[in-house]
Amino acid sequence: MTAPAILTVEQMTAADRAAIAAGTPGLVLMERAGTAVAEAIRARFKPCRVAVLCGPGNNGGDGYVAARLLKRRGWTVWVETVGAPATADARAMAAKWRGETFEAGEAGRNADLIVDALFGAGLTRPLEGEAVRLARLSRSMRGRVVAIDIPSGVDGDSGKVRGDAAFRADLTVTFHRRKIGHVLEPGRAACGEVLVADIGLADAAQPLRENGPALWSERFPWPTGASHKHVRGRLAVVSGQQTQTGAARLAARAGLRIGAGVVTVLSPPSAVAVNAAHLEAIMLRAFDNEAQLVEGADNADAVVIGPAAGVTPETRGNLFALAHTGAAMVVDADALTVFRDRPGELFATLDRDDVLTPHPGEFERLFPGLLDGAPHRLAAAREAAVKAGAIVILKGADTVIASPDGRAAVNVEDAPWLATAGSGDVLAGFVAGLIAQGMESFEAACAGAWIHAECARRHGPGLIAEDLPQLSSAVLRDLYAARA
Ligand SMILES: NC(=O)C1=CN([C@@H]2O[C@H](COP(=O)(O)OP(=O)(O)OC[C@H]3O[C@@H](n4cnc5c(N)ncnc54)[C@H](OP(=O)(O)O)[C@@H]3O)[C@@H](O)[C@H]2O)[C@@H](O)CC1
Ligand SMILES: [K+]
Repeated sequence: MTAPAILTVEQMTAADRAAIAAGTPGLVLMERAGTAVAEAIRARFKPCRVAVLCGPGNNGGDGYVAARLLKRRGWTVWVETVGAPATADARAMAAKWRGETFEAGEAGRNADLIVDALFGAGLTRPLEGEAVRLARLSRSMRGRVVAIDIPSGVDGDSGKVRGDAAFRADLTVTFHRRKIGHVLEPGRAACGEVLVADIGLADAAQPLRENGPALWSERFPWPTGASHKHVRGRLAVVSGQQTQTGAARLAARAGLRIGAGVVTVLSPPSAVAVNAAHLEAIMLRAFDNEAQLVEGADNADAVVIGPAAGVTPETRGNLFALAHTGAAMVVDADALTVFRDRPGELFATLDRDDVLTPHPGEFERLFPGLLDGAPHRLAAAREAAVKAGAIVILKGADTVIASPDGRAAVNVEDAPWLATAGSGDVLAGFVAGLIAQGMESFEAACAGAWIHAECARRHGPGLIAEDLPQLSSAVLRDLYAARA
Protein backbone atom coordinates (compact mmCIF):
# COMPACT_ATOMS: atom_id res chain seq x y z
CA MET A 1 0.00 0.00 0.00
CA THR A 2 1.29 3.41 -0.87
CA ALA A 3 1.03 6.16 1.74
CA PRO A 4 -2.07 8.37 1.59
CA ALA A 5 -1.83 11.55 -0.46
CA ILE A 6 -1.85 15.04 1.04
CA LEU A 7 -3.84 17.42 -1.14
CA THR A 8 -3.95 21.09 -2.01
CA VAL A 9 -7.30 22.81 -1.70
CA GLU A 10 -7.54 22.85 -5.48
CA GLN A 11 -6.96 19.09 -5.69
CA MET A 12 -9.64 18.57 -3.07
CA THR A 13 -12.08 20.74 -4.99
CA ALA A 14 -11.28 18.73 -8.12
CA ALA A 15 -12.01 15.47 -6.28
CA ASP A 16 -15.27 16.98 -5.09
CA ARG A 17 -16.21 18.10 -8.60
CA ALA A 18 -15.31 14.71 -10.07
CA ALA A 19 -17.61 12.95 -7.61
CA ILE A 20 -20.43 15.35 -8.42
CA ALA A 21 -19.84 14.88 -12.16
CA ALA A 22 -19.90 11.12 -11.63
CA GLY A 23 -23.35 11.39 -10.12
CA THR A 24 -23.03 12.04 -6.38
CA PRO A 25 -24.82 15.33 -5.65
CA GLY A 26 -23.01 17.94 -3.56
CA LEU A 27 -25.80 17.69 -0.99
CA VAL A 28 -25.03 14.00 -0.51
CA LEU A 29 -21.34 14.80 0.05
CA MET A 30 -22.36 17.49 2.54
CA GLU A 31 -24.65 15.09 4.40
CA ARG A 32 -21.79 12.58 4.61
CA ALA A 33 -19.42 15.30 5.82
CA GLY A 34 -21.82 16.51 8.52
CA THR A 35 -22.57 12.93 9.53
CA ALA A 36 -18.86 12.23 9.99
CA VAL A 37 -18.59 15.30 12.22
CA ALA A 38 -21.60 14.35 14.35
CA GLU A 39 -20.36 10.77 14.70
CA ALA A 40 -16.87 11.92 15.70
CA ILE A 41 -18.34 14.22 18.34
CA ARG A 42 -20.60 11.47 19.69
CA ALA A 43 -17.64 9.12 19.91
CA ARG A 44 -15.51 11.57 21.92
CA PHE A 45 -17.85 13.70 24.02
CA LYS A 46 -20.75 13.06 26.36
CA PRO A 47 -24.05 14.77 25.47
CA CYS A 48 -23.72 18.45 26.37
CA ARG A 49 -24.73 21.93 25.21
CA VAL A 50 -23.28 22.55 21.76
CA ALA A 51 -23.03 25.80 19.80
CA VAL A 52 -22.43 25.20 16.11
CA LEU A 53 -20.89 28.30 14.53
CA CYS A 54 -21.97 28.41 10.88
CA GLY A 55 -20.38 30.57 8.19
CA PRO A 56 -21.96 31.45 4.85
CA GLY A 57 -20.37 28.77 2.66
CA ASN A 58 -20.40 25.00 2.46
CA ASN A 59 -18.32 24.71 5.62
CA GLY A 60 -21.32 26.25 7.34
CA GLY A 61 -23.51 23.80 5.42
CA ASP A 62 -21.64 20.90 7.04
CA GLY A 63 -22.29 22.61 10.36
CA TYR A 64 -26.07 22.69 9.85
CA VAL A 65 -26.00 18.94 9.09
CA ALA A 66 -23.97 18.16 12.22
CA ALA A 67 -26.30 20.34 14.33
CA ARG A 68 -29.38 18.50 13.02
CA LEU A 69 -27.89 15.06 13.64
CA LEU A 70 -26.71 15.84 17.17
CA LYS A 71 -30.08 17.36 18.05
CA ARG A 72 -31.79 14.24 16.70
CA ARG A 73 -29.68 12.26 19.18
CA GLY A 74 -31.06 14.35 22.03
CA TRP A 75 -28.17 16.79 22.45
CA THR A 76 -28.89 20.44 23.29
CA VAL A 77 -27.77 22.28 20.17
CA TRP A 78 -28.08 25.78 18.79
CA VAL A 79 -26.58 27.49 15.76
CA GLU A 80 -24.75 30.83 15.79
CA THR A 81 -24.31 32.36 12.34
CA VAL A 82 -21.66 34.60 10.86
CA GLY A 83 -23.39 35.56 7.63
CA ALA A 84 -26.48 34.02 6.05
CA PRO A 85 -26.09 30.82 4.01
CA ALA A 86 -24.85 31.86 0.57
CA THR A 87 -24.50 28.63 -1.42
CA ALA A 88 -27.41 26.51 -2.65
CA ASP A 89 -26.29 23.47 -0.65
CA ALA A 90 -25.75 25.47 2.55
CA ARG A 91 -29.17 27.08 2.14
CA ALA A 92 -30.78 23.67 1.69
CA MET A 93 -29.11 22.31 4.83
CA ALA A 94 -29.96 25.46 6.82
CA ALA A 95 -33.61 24.96 5.81
CA LYS A 96 -33.51 21.42 7.22
CA TRP A 97 -32.20 22.71 10.56
CA ARG A 98 -35.21 23.23 12.82
CA GLY A 99 -33.49 24.28 16.03
CA GLU A 100 -32.62 27.64 17.59
CA THR A 101 -30.54 30.01 15.48
CA PHE A 102 -28.86 33.24 16.60
CA GLU A 103 -26.54 35.70 15.00
CA ALA A 104 -23.11 35.24 16.55
CA GLY A 105 -22.93 37.16 19.82
CA GLU A 106 -26.73 37.13 20.32
CA ALA A 107 -27.25 33.72 21.95
CA GLY A 108 -26.77 35.06 25.47
CA ARG A 109 -25.53 31.74 26.87
CA ASN A 110 -22.39 29.66 27.00
CA ALA A 111 -21.86 26.31 25.34
CA ASP A 112 -19.95 23.33 26.71
CA LEU A 113 -18.65 22.54 23.24
CA ILE A 114 -18.24 24.74 20.16
CA VAL A 115 -18.15 23.45 16.60
CA ASP A 116 -16.30 25.74 14.21
CA ALA A 117 -18.09 25.60 10.85
CA LEU A 118 -17.25 29.18 9.86
CA PHE A 119 -14.79 28.77 6.99
CA GLY A 120 -12.97 25.83 5.50
CA ALA A 121 -11.50 25.49 2.06
CA GLY A 122 -13.14 28.75 0.95
CA LEU A 123 -11.28 31.08 3.32
CA THR A 124 -10.19 33.99 1.13
CA ARG A 125 -9.19 36.70 3.62
CA PRO A 126 -8.46 37.27 7.33
CA LEU A 127 -11.22 36.73 9.88
CA GLU A 128 -13.10 39.89 10.90
CA GLY A 129 -15.52 41.07 13.60
CA GLU A 130 -17.44 38.33 15.41
CA ALA A 131 -15.31 35.64 13.76
CA VAL A 132 -12.21 37.10 15.41
CA ARG A 133 -13.95 37.19 18.80
CA LEU A 134 -15.04 33.55 18.43
CA ALA A 135 -11.55 32.48 17.33
CA ARG A 136 -10.11 34.11 20.50
CA LEU A 137 -12.83 32.42 22.58
CA SER A 138 -11.83 29.03 21.13
CA ARG A 139 -8.34 29.53 22.57
CA SER A 140 -9.80 29.66 26.09
CA MET A 141 -11.92 26.51 25.63
CA ARG A 142 -9.29 23.79 25.74
CA GLY A 143 -10.75 20.35 25.30
CA ARG A 144 -14.07 21.70 24.01
CA VAL A 145 -13.55 22.81 20.39
CA VAL A 146 -14.20 20.82 17.22
CA ALA A 147 -13.33 22.27 13.79
CA ILE A 148 -14.99 21.19 10.58
CA ASP A 149 -12.49 20.65 7.78
CA ILE A 150 -9.89 23.06 9.21
CA PRO A 151 -9.84 25.62 12.03
CA SER A 152 -11.24 28.85 10.59
CA GLY A 153 -8.52 31.37 9.87
CA VAL A 154 -5.97 28.69 8.90
CA ASP A 155 -5.08 28.61 5.21
CA GLY A 156 -5.61 25.11 3.84
CA ASP A 157 -2.78 25.38 1.33
CA SER A 158 -0.05 26.50 3.71
CA GLY A 159 -1.03 26.04 7.36
CA LYS A 160 -0.45 29.78 7.86
CA VAL A 161 -2.91 32.00 9.71
CA ARG A 162 -4.52 34.59 7.48
CA GLY A 163 -4.30 37.86 9.39
CA ASP A 164 -3.71 37.34 13.09
CA ALA A 165 -6.64 35.26 14.37
CA ALA A 166 -7.54 31.61 13.87
CA PHE A 167 -9.49 28.97 15.79
CA ARG A 168 -7.65 26.40 17.87
CA ALA A 169 -9.39 23.04 17.97
CA ASP A 170 -9.01 19.80 19.90
CA LEU A 171 -10.46 17.75 17.06
CA THR A 172 -10.59 18.60 13.38
CA VAL A 173 -12.75 16.45 11.15
CA THR A 174 -11.66 16.80 7.54
CA PHE A 175 -12.75 14.93 4.48
CA HIS A 176 -11.17 12.49 2.05
CA ARG A 177 -7.50 13.46 2.63
CA ARG A 178 -5.41 15.73 4.82
CA LYS A 179 -4.60 19.08 3.22
CA ILE A 180 -1.29 20.84 3.52
CA GLY A 181 -2.79 23.13 6.17
CA HIS A 182 -3.29 20.11 8.45
CA VAL A 183 0.33 19.01 8.41
CA LEU A 184 2.37 22.24 8.43
CA GLU A 185 2.68 24.54 11.43
CA PRO A 186 1.01 26.54 12.80
CA GLY A 187 -2.11 25.02 11.22
CA ARG A 188 -1.05 21.55 12.34
CA ALA A 189 -1.10 22.49 16.03
CA ALA A 190 -4.34 24.47 15.62
CA CYS A 191 -6.11 21.31 14.40
CA GLY A 192 -5.59 19.12 17.44
CA GLU A 193 -6.42 15.53 16.53
CA VAL A 194 -7.14 15.24 12.79
CA LEU A 195 -9.78 12.75 11.76
CA VAL A 196 -9.95 12.11 8.03
CA ALA A 197 -13.46 11.00 7.11
CA ASP A 198 -14.24 9.07 3.97
CA ILE A 199 -17.04 10.81 2.06
CA GLY A 200 -16.78 8.67 -1.05
CA LEU A 201 -14.41 10.77 -3.16
CA ALA A 202 -11.83 9.29 -5.51
CA ASP A 203 -8.21 10.36 -5.88
CA ALA A 204 -7.94 11.67 -9.43
CA ALA A 205 -4.23 10.97 -9.63
CA GLN A 206 -4.33 7.42 -8.29
CA PRO A 207 -2.05 5.37 -10.52
CA LEU A 208 -3.49 2.54 -12.47
CA ARG A 209 -1.76 -0.71 -11.62
CA GLU A 210 -1.06 -3.90 -13.47
CA ASN A 211 -2.99 -6.67 -11.79
CA GLY A 212 -0.61 -9.30 -10.48
CA PRO A 213 0.64 -10.84 -7.25
CA ALA A 214 2.80 -7.78 -6.50
CA LEU A 215 -0.40 -5.86 -5.90
CA TRP A 216 -1.88 -8.18 -3.27
CA SER A 217 0.22 -11.27 -2.48
CA GLU A 218 1.58 -9.81 0.77
CA ARG A 219 -1.95 -9.70 2.10
CA PHE A 220 -3.13 -13.04 0.75
CA PRO A 221 -5.10 -14.81 3.49
CA TRP A 222 -2.99 -17.93 3.96
CA PRO A 223 -4.10 -20.11 6.86
CA THR A 224 -1.90 -20.13 9.92
CA GLY A 225 -1.15 -23.03 12.25
CA ALA A 226 -4.02 -21.96 14.47
CA SER A 227 -6.61 -21.87 11.69
CA HIS A 228 -9.61 -24.14 11.72
CA LYS A 229 -12.43 -24.20 9.22
CA HIS A 230 -14.56 -21.55 10.90
CA VAL A 231 -11.69 -19.12 11.20
CA ARG A 232 -10.99 -19.57 7.50
CA GLY A 233 -14.19 -17.80 6.58
CA ARG A 234 -17.77 -18.67 5.73
CA LEU A 235 -19.13 -18.30 2.23
CA ALA A 236 -22.75 -18.68 1.12
CA VAL A 237 -23.92 -18.96 -2.49
CA VAL A 238 -27.54 -18.52 -3.57
CA SER A 239 -28.73 -21.23 -5.96
CA GLY A 240 -31.23 -20.81 -8.80
CA GLN A 241 -34.30 -22.97 -9.34
CA GLN A 242 -34.37 -26.70 -10.07
CA THR A 243 -32.99 -26.58 -13.63
CA GLN A 244 -30.52 -23.75 -12.97
CA THR A 245 -28.31 -24.90 -10.16
CA GLY A 246 -24.93 -25.56 -11.79
CA ALA A 247 -23.79 -21.93 -11.73
CA ALA A 248 -24.14 -21.63 -7.96
CA ARG A 249 -22.30 -24.91 -7.44
CA LEU A 250 -19.45 -23.71 -9.66
CA ALA A 251 -19.15 -20.55 -7.58
CA ALA A 252 -19.35 -22.53 -4.35
CA ARG A 253 -16.66 -24.98 -5.49
CA ALA A 254 -14.41 -22.08 -6.52
CA GLY A 255 -14.85 -20.47 -3.12
CA LEU A 256 -13.97 -23.71 -1.35
CA ARG A 257 -10.87 -24.28 -3.49
CA ILE A 258 -9.57 -20.79 -2.91
CA GLY A 259 -9.67 -21.42 0.80
CA ALA A 260 -13.00 -20.46 2.40
CA GLY A 261 -13.38 -22.75 5.42
CA VAL A 262 -17.11 -23.40 5.22
CA VAL A 263 -19.19 -23.03 2.06
CA THR A 264 -22.98 -23.33 1.95
CA VAL A 265 -25.32 -23.39 -1.02
CA LEU A 266 -28.62 -21.73 -0.13
CA SER A 267 -31.21 -23.41 -2.26
CA PRO A 268 -34.88 -22.85 -3.06
CA PRO A 269 -36.92 -25.95 -2.14
CA SER A 270 -37.39 -26.99 -5.80
CA ALA A 271 -33.62 -27.31 -6.22
CA VAL A 272 -32.67 -29.01 -2.97
CA ALA A 273 -32.76 -32.53 -4.41
CA VAL A 274 -30.59 -31.75 -7.41
CA ASN A 275 -28.14 -29.73 -5.32
CA ALA A 276 -27.97 -32.47 -2.69
CA ALA A 277 -27.11 -35.01 -5.36
CA HIS A 278 -24.12 -32.94 -6.48
CA LEU A 279 -22.57 -31.58 -3.29
CA GLU A 280 -20.09 -33.19 -0.93
CA ALA A 281 -17.85 -30.91 1.10
CA ILE A 282 -20.19 -28.03 0.41
CA MET A 283 -23.18 -27.70 2.73
CA LEU A 284 -26.76 -27.21 1.64
CA ARG A 285 -29.58 -25.27 3.26
CA ALA A 286 -33.07 -24.77 1.89
CA PHE A 287 -34.84 -21.43 1.98
CA ASP A 288 -38.42 -20.69 1.03
CA ASN A 289 -38.53 -16.98 1.79
CA GLU A 290 -36.29 -14.03 2.59
CA ALA A 291 -36.34 -14.66 6.34
CA GLN A 292 -35.08 -18.21 5.82
CA LEU A 293 -32.47 -16.96 3.36
CA VAL A 294 -31.15 -14.50 5.93
CA GLU A 295 -31.14 -17.24 8.55
CA GLY A 296 -29.19 -19.51 6.21
CA ALA A 297 -26.65 -16.77 5.49
CA ASP A 298 -26.51 -15.73 9.10
CA ASN A 299 -22.86 -16.32 9.85
CA ALA A 300 -21.55 -15.82 6.33
CA ASP A 301 -18.63 -13.46 5.83
CA ALA A 302 -19.38 -13.23 2.11
CA VAL A 303 -22.22 -14.23 -0.20
CA VAL A 304 -22.50 -14.72 -3.96
CA ILE A 305 -25.83 -13.84 -5.48
CA GLY A 306 -26.71 -13.85 -9.15
CA PRO A 307 -25.36 -16.88 -11.02
CA ALA A 308 -28.49 -18.37 -12.65
CA ALA A 309 -30.52 -16.83 -9.83
CA GLY A 310 -33.30 -15.78 -12.21
CA VAL A 311 -34.21 -12.27 -13.43
CA THR A 312 -37.14 -12.13 -11.03
CA PRO A 313 -38.49 -9.95 -8.22
CA GLU A 314 -37.44 -12.74 -5.84
CA THR A 315 -33.80 -12.22 -6.80
CA ARG A 316 -34.15 -8.51 -6.07
CA GLY A 317 -35.78 -9.23 -2.73
CA ASN A 318 -33.12 -11.81 -1.87
CA LEU A 319 -30.38 -9.28 -2.57
CA PHE A 320 -32.02 -6.64 -0.38
CA ALA A 321 -32.41 -9.20 2.38
CA LEU A 322 -28.78 -10.35 2.17
CA ALA A 323 -27.60 -6.74 2.25
CA HIS A 324 -28.74 -6.59 5.86
CA THR A 325 -26.79 -9.63 7.03
CA GLY A 326 -23.38 -8.01 7.36
CA ALA A 327 -21.85 -10.35 4.77
CA ALA A 328 -20.01 -8.73 1.86
CA MET A 329 -21.89 -9.39 -1.37
CA VAL A 330 -20.48 -10.43 -4.73
CA VAL A 331 -23.25 -9.53 -7.16
CA ASP A 332 -23.14 -11.23 -10.55
CA ALA A 333 -25.20 -12.13 -13.60
CA ASP A 334 -29.00 -12.18 -12.97
CA ALA A 335 -28.67 -10.13 -9.78
CA LEU A 336 -27.17 -7.36 -11.95
CA THR A 337 -29.61 -7.67 -14.84
CA VAL A 338 -32.63 -7.63 -12.56
CA PHE A 339 -31.78 -4.00 -11.68
CA ARG A 340 -31.62 -2.80 -15.29
CA ASP A 341 -34.58 -0.43 -14.90
CA ARG A 342 -33.71 0.69 -11.39
CA PRO A 343 -29.93 0.64 -10.87
CA GLY A 344 -30.22 3.36 -8.21
CA GLU A 345 -31.99 0.88 -5.90
CA LEU A 346 -29.06 -1.50 -6.20
CA PHE A 347 -26.47 1.24 -5.64
CA ALA A 348 -28.31 2.55 -2.59
CA THR A 349 -28.12 -0.93 -1.09
CA LEU A 350 -24.43 -1.61 -1.72
CA ASP A 351 -21.58 -1.10 0.71
CA ARG A 352 -18.05 -0.27 -0.30
CA ASP A 353 -16.89 -3.83 0.40
CA ASP A 354 -19.42 -5.28 -2.04
CA VAL A 355 -18.32 -6.31 -5.54
CA LEU A 356 -20.16 -6.14 -8.87
CA THR A 357 -18.88 -8.43 -11.61
CA PRO A 358 -20.55 -7.29 -14.86
CA HIS A 359 -19.55 -8.29 -18.36
CA PRO A 360 -19.97 -5.38 -20.84
CA GLY A 361 -23.64 -6.24 -21.51
CA GLU A 362 -24.53 -6.24 -17.83
CA PHE A 363 -22.44 -3.11 -17.35
CA GLU A 364 -24.49 -1.32 -20.03
CA ARG A 365 -27.72 -2.34 -18.27
CA LEU A 366 -26.61 -0.83 -14.97
CA PHE A 367 -24.70 2.17 -16.33
CA PRO A 368 -26.41 3.06 -19.62
CA GLY A 369 -24.15 4.95 -22.04
CA LEU A 370 -21.18 5.04 -19.69
CA LEU A 371 -19.03 2.58 -21.59
CA ASP A 372 -19.56 4.34 -24.91
CA GLY A 373 -19.34 7.83 -23.47
CA ALA A 374 -16.17 7.40 -21.38
CA PRO A 375 -12.70 7.89 -22.88
CA HIS A 376 -11.83 4.26 -22.14
CA ARG A 377 -13.19 1.32 -20.17
CA LEU A 378 -10.92 2.05 -17.26
CA ALA A 379 -12.52 5.49 -16.90
CA ALA A 380 -15.93 3.88 -17.27
CA ALA A 381 -15.20 1.29 -14.57
CA ARG A 382 -13.84 3.94 -12.22
CA GLU A 383 -16.88 6.12 -12.70
CA ALA A 384 -19.14 3.11 -12.26
CA ALA A 385 -17.42 2.19 -8.98
CA VAL A 386 -18.00 5.71 -7.65
CA LYS A 387 -21.61 5.68 -8.84
CA ALA A 388 -22.32 2.27 -7.34
CA GLY A 389 -20.27 2.90 -4.21
CA ALA A 390 -18.78 -0.58 -4.59
CA ILE A 391 -15.95 -2.45 -6.29
CA VAL A 392 -16.56 -3.07 -9.99
CA ILE A 393 -14.92 -5.88 -11.98
CA LEU A 394 -15.60 -5.03 -15.62
CA LYS A 395 -14.92 -8.35 -17.33
CA GLY A 396 -13.39 -8.72 -20.77
CA ALA A 397 -10.04 -9.50 -22.37
CA ASP A 398 -8.72 -6.49 -20.45
CA THR A 399 -10.58 -7.06 -17.20
CA VAL A 400 -10.60 -3.87 -15.14
CA ILE A 401 -11.06 -3.76 -11.39
CA ALA A 402 -12.02 -0.36 -9.94
CA SER A 403 -12.73 0.80 -6.42
CA PRO A 404 -14.80 3.84 -5.44
CA ASP A 405 -11.73 5.11 -3.56
CA GLY A 406 -9.87 5.54 -6.86
CA ARG A 407 -7.72 2.41 -6.93
CA ALA A 408 -7.83 0.54 -10.19
CA ALA A 409 -6.02 -2.37 -11.81
CA VAL A 410 -6.07 -4.12 -15.17
CA ASN A 411 -5.34 -7.70 -16.10
CA VAL A 412 -2.55 -7.30 -18.64
CA GLU A 413 -1.93 -10.87 -19.75
CA ASP A 414 -4.39 -12.46 -22.13
CA ALA A 415 -6.43 -15.48 -21.18
CA PRO A 416 -8.71 -16.06 -24.19
CA TRP A 417 -9.65 -19.55 -22.94
CA LEU A 418 -11.81 -17.89 -20.29
CA ALA A 419 -14.53 -17.09 -22.84
CA THR A 420 -16.51 -20.18 -21.90
CA ALA A 421 -19.85 -20.77 -20.20
CA GLY A 422 -19.71 -20.65 -16.42
CA SER A 423 -16.33 -19.03 -16.14
CA GLY A 424 -17.90 -15.90 -14.61
CA ASP A 425 -19.54 -18.00 -11.90
CA VAL A 426 -16.13 -19.32 -10.92
CA LEU A 427 -14.72 -15.80 -10.80
CA ALA A 428 -17.50 -14.69 -8.45
CA GLY A 429 -16.72 -17.68 -6.21
CA PHE A 430 -12.98 -16.98 -6.16
CA VAL A 431 -13.52 -13.34 -5.22
CA ALA A 432 -16.13 -14.09 -2.57
CA GLY A 433 -14.02 -16.94 -1.18
CA LEU A 434 -11.11 -14.55 -0.64
CA ILE A 435 -13.33 -11.87 0.92
CA ALA A 436 -14.78 -14.52 3.24
CA GLN A 437 -11.23 -15.17 4.47
CA GLY A 438 -10.85 -11.52 5.39
CA MET A 439 -9.09 -10.16 2.32
CA GLU A 440 -10.01 -6.54 1.57
CA SER A 441 -12.57 -6.46 -1.23
CA PHE A 442 -10.58 -4.57 -3.88
CA GLU A 443 -7.54 -6.78 -3.36
CA ALA A 444 -9.74 -9.88 -3.28
CA ALA A 445 -11.27 -8.77 -6.57
CA CYS A 446 -7.82 -8.27 -8.09
CA ALA A 447 -6.46 -11.55 -6.74
CA GLY A 448 -9.55 -13.48 -7.81
CA ALA A 449 -9.43 -12.03 -11.33
CA TRP A 450 -5.73 -12.73 -11.72
CA ILE A 451 -5.89 -16.31 -10.38
CA HIS A 452 -8.89 -16.97 -12.61
CA ALA A 453 -6.96 -15.87 -15.71
CA GLU A 454 -3.81 -17.68 -14.61
CA CYS A 455 -5.75 -20.95 -14.28
CA ALA A 456 -6.95 -20.53 -17.86
CA ARG A 457 -3.47 -19.73 -19.15
CA ARG A 458 -2.09 -22.86 -17.53
CA HIS A 459 -4.79 -25.05 -19.02
CA GLY A 460 -4.94 -23.54 -22.51
CA PRO A 461 -7.26 -24.91 -25.22
CA GLY A 462 -10.14 -27.13 -24.22
CA LEU A 463 -10.79 -25.34 -20.94
CA ILE A 464 -14.27 -25.61 -19.44
CA ALA A 465 -15.41 -23.73 -16.35
CA GLU A 466 -15.52 -26.96 -14.31
CA ASP A 467 -11.73 -27.19 -14.69
CA LEU A 468 -11.00 -23.80 -13.15
CA PRO A 469 -11.45 -24.52 -9.42
CA GLN A 470 -9.23 -27.60 -9.68
CA LEU A 471 -6.59 -25.66 -11.64
CA SER A 472 -6.44 -23.00 -8.94
CA SER A 473 -4.70 -25.45 -6.58
CA ALA A 474 -1.52 -25.33 -8.64
CA VAL A 475 -1.66 -21.56 -8.93
CA LEU A 476 -2.13 -21.25 -5.16
CA ARG A 477 0.76 -23.65 -4.52
CA ASP A 478 3.06 -21.47 -6.59
CA LEU A 479 1.88 -18.28 -4.90
CA TYR A 480 2.44 -19.94 -1.54
CA ALA A 481 5.93 -21.06 -2.48
CA ALA A 482 6.82 -17.56 -3.74
CA ARG A 483 5.63 -15.69 -0.65
CA ALA A 484 8.28 -13.63 1.12
N1 LIG B 1 -14.70 20.19 -1.34
C1 LIG B 1 -15.36 19.12 -0.93
O1 LIG B 1 -15.10 18.05 -1.37
C2 LIG B 1 -16.40 19.24 0.10
C3 LIG B 1 -16.53 20.37 0.87
N2 LIG B 1 -17.32 20.47 1.91
C4 LIG B 1 -17.26 21.62 2.78
O2 LIG B 1 -17.26 22.80 2.04
C5 LIG B 1 -16.22 23.65 2.50
C6 LIG B 1 -15.81 24.58 1.44
O3 LIG B 1 -16.97 25.34 1.13
P1 LIG B 1 -16.89 26.71 0.34
O4 LIG B 1 -16.08 26.55 -0.85
O5 LIG B 1 -18.28 27.18 0.19
O6 LIG B 1 -16.06 27.64 1.32
P2 LIG B 1 -16.26 28.06 2.86
O7 LIG B 1 -14.99 27.72 3.55
O8 LIG B 1 -17.49 27.56 3.44
O9 LIG B 1 -16.32 29.68 2.81
C7 LIG B 1 -16.79 30.37 1.68
C8 LIG B 1 -17.60 31.59 2.06
O10 LIG B 1 -16.97 32.33 3.05
C9 LIG B 1 -16.68 33.66 2.60
N3 LIG B 1 -15.42 34.05 3.22
C10 LIG B 1 -14.20 33.53 3.00
N4 LIG B 1 -13.31 34.06 3.86
C11 LIG B 1 -13.99 34.94 4.65
C12 LIG B 1 -13.63 35.76 5.74
N5 LIG B 1 -12.39 35.80 6.22
N6 LIG B 1 -14.58 36.53 6.33
C13 LIG B 1 -15.84 36.49 5.88
N7 LIG B 1 -16.26 35.70 4.84
C14 LIG B 1 -15.33 34.93 4.24
C15 LIG B 1 -16.68 33.55 1.13
O11 LIG B 1 -17.01 34.80 0.60
P3 LIG B 1 -16.28 35.38 -0.72
O12 LIG B 1 -14.81 35.14 -0.59
O13 LIG B 1 -16.86 34.60 -1.82
O14 LIG B 1 -16.65 36.79 -0.69
C16 LIG B 1 -17.75 32.52 0.91
O15 LIG B 1 -19.03 33.12 1.02
C17 LIG B 1 -15.16 22.70 2.96
O16 LIG B 1 -14.28 23.32 3.86
C18 LIG B 1 -15.98 21.61 3.59
O17 LIG B 1 -16.28 21.95 4.94
C19 LIG B 1 -18.21 19.35 2.28
O18 LIG B 1 -19.52 19.82 2.33
C20 LIG B 1 -18.22 18.15 1.42
C21 LIG B 1 -17.32 18.07 0.30
K1 LIG C 1 -13.92 25.46 10.02
